[in-house]
Amino acid sequence: MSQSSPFFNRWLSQMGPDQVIAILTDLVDAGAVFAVDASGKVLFWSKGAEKLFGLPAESVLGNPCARTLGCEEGQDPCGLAELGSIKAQIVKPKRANGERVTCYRTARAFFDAEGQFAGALEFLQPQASAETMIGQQSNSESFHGILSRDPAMLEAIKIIRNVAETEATVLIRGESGTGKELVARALHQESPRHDQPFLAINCAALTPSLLESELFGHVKGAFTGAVRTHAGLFQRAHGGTLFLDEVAELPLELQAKLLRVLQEQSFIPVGGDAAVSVDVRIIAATHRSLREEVKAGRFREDLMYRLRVVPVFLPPLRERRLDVNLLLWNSINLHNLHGRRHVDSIAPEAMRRLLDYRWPGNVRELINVVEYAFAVGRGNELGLDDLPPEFRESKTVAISEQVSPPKHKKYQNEADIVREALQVTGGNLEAAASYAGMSRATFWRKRKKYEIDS
Ligand SMILES: Nc1ncnc2c1ncn2[C@@H]1O[C@H](COP(=O)(O)OP(=O)(O)OP(=O)(O)O)[C@@H](O)[C@H]1O
Repeated sequence: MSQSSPFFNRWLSQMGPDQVIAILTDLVDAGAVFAVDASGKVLFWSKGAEKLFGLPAESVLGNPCARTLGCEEGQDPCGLAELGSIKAQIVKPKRANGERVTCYRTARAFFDAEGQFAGALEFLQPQASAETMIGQQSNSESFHGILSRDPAMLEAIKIIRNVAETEATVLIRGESGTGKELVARALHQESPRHDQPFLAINCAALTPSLLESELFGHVKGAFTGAVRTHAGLFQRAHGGTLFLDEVAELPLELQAKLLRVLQEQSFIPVGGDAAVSVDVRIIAATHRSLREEVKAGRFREDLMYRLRVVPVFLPPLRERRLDVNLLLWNSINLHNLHGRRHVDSIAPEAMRRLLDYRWPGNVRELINVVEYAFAVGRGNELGLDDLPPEFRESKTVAISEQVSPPKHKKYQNEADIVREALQVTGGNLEAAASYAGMSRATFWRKRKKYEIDS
């Protein structure tokens, strides 16, 4: 069946085929489109090609394409006249500045009535942008900014999609930096409450009394300094969603108050005597197992059941190697758009180290590693030298093996854990907190308490 209307040819001649082809190829912004004649001379060179190779059309048209792209140096044999079509072949054509750029090559040859090669159309897509597109293909997900190709994550995304439109309380479990807040926001955005507020609080970041006042508000004169009535997060999130991060750190006395809100949709502000009714959906997150916390007597069992109506587990990045590549390229492409450096390939050794790494700070750490590479490195290839020191030391693999939380060790005190975590992770607070099995806020408090420098 024809893919154009019977009027297409008439419209094409009215618009002018040149103009239509130019506009069409402009739409393929992330790569180079060009056409060659039977002798391989360039007949058409898109704006994307000018941009990618730094070569204006006037300097290319009429010249042999093999010479233009440096293929005659033996780098990339053409083979199109023999093969007829080529799909996703990895080639490394040369830019005007002599650098080579790794691309996927897709090309189709034309043959005349005698079967002679009559020219071709080619599309070269830089590896960097191609990887982003892979991220959008069907075996991967991009759901409210949550990117993944990992089967366990895809399963989690499926649950999130289904549960979003319900009122169910969701408990997200995952290490620091695995995307718990991102998921909470996605749940809110997909829910009928999306026009109402989404408020978040880290339960580990405040002292118990401040936390109580932040969550439930206080009336004027409730305590010294309470000079005016303050509406808490529950009141401000009315109609919307409240995200309770690090819920396992909630003190027992506040757990009772939270349970009451969940059961009765009402609470009494600090120092008040009248109950306030609210309609708030709770999404909670923790890096700990609430069951273990219940067993240890630190968490109320009834509250655990109320919170984990729908549990969602986000696996650590080290258990989803498929995502390392996807997230790396996503982050690289964001920097490519805005930064002065343009990265289009990752050196094999650098890639190996990135894949072998244990990522104690998970996706947040990966984003920081790419930011580091753009800050310190130069050139189109992201090399080993562009990575933070922990990737370059020969003991990278050994470190990555050690970085799991030190459950097996007997510690004399907490100060030892904090010190060791800082040492092993080279002072990276996020990674150190994860190593020590603490939230960032708890880790920060402990470090201050024991006066340990990073
Ligand atoms: N699957 C993902 N795809 C894209 N970006 C992600 C993904 N997961 C996490 N991120 C990004 O990583 C960073 C950390 O994510 P987020 O704050 O949601 O983690 P978290 O688990 O809530 O961390 P913490 O417990 O330390 O607060 C954010 O910049 C977030 O956008």
